[in-house]
Amino acid sequence: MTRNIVWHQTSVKKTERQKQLKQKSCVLWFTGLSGSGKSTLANALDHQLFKQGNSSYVLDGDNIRHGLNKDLGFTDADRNENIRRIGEVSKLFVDAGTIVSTAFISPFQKDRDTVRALFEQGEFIEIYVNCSLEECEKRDVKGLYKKARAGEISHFTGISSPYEKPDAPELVIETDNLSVDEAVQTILTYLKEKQILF
Ligand SMILES: Nc1ncnc2c1ncn2[C@@H]1O[C@H](COP(=O)(O)OS(=O)(=O)O)[C@@H](OP(=O)(O)O)[C@H]1O
Ligand SMILES: Nc1ncnc2c1ncn2[C@@H]1O[C@H](COP(=O)(O)OP(=O)(O)O)[C@@H](O)[C@H]1O
Repeated sequence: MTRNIVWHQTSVKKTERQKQLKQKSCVLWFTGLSGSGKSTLANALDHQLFKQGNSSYVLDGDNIRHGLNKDLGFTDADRNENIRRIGEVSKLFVDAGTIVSTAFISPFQKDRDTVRALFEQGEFIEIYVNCSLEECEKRDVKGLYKKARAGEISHFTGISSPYEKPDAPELVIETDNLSVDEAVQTILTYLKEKQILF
């Protein structure tokens, strides 16, 4: 409901913030199965950007579900709402001039496309963290796959809930084959090519 609500123009523009921060802002939208490497890569990249003096921040599924989205579970409808909210929060970060990395499974193409539509051309960078279910299950970082196989967790992505691979991601990172450092370099190169970093 947006009745009786009028948009208030801010006096400092996004472009002015970007100029002060000496970078373009964007969202790096990491998507992939649980255990594929989203958090690891988002954090490694954030660390590198921080060291370089860039303004960067990570929004991570597990953490956001402790606070902002603690009312949401893992039904399709709850995942839709989870991603919708994170899309809106990411937009605020981008408006603030920051490079924001999000680490959410975000299993549905439609939800990712809806978030993409919130942004200007080039601001939404979808990164498919591609790792086989077999390898994710072998890693089983949090023991959740074991529980899902035992029927102790319902709607588990890849087991009892779908994961739709991105149709046309800006980047694909194969964490089966690439080291964390190589992946970070690949993303940094992309950001330089697109003149987000200079
Ligand atoms: N049913 C089920 N399915 C998938 N994942 C589950 C589930 N239950 C709990 N978890 C843990 O929650 C993390 C995924 O949360 P997300 O917010 O990224 O999910 S989603 O984007 O809304 O699909 C996910 O974190 P990651 O492993 O970092 O992806 C899991 O640790
Ligand atoms: N190339 C790689 N990139 C990212 N993670 C990797 C890679 N190789 C192995 N891993 C390991 O895989 C696990 C990925 O876990 P995590 O980052 O929490 O995944 P997700 O956030 O997608 O659930 C970590 O234990 C990490 O050390």
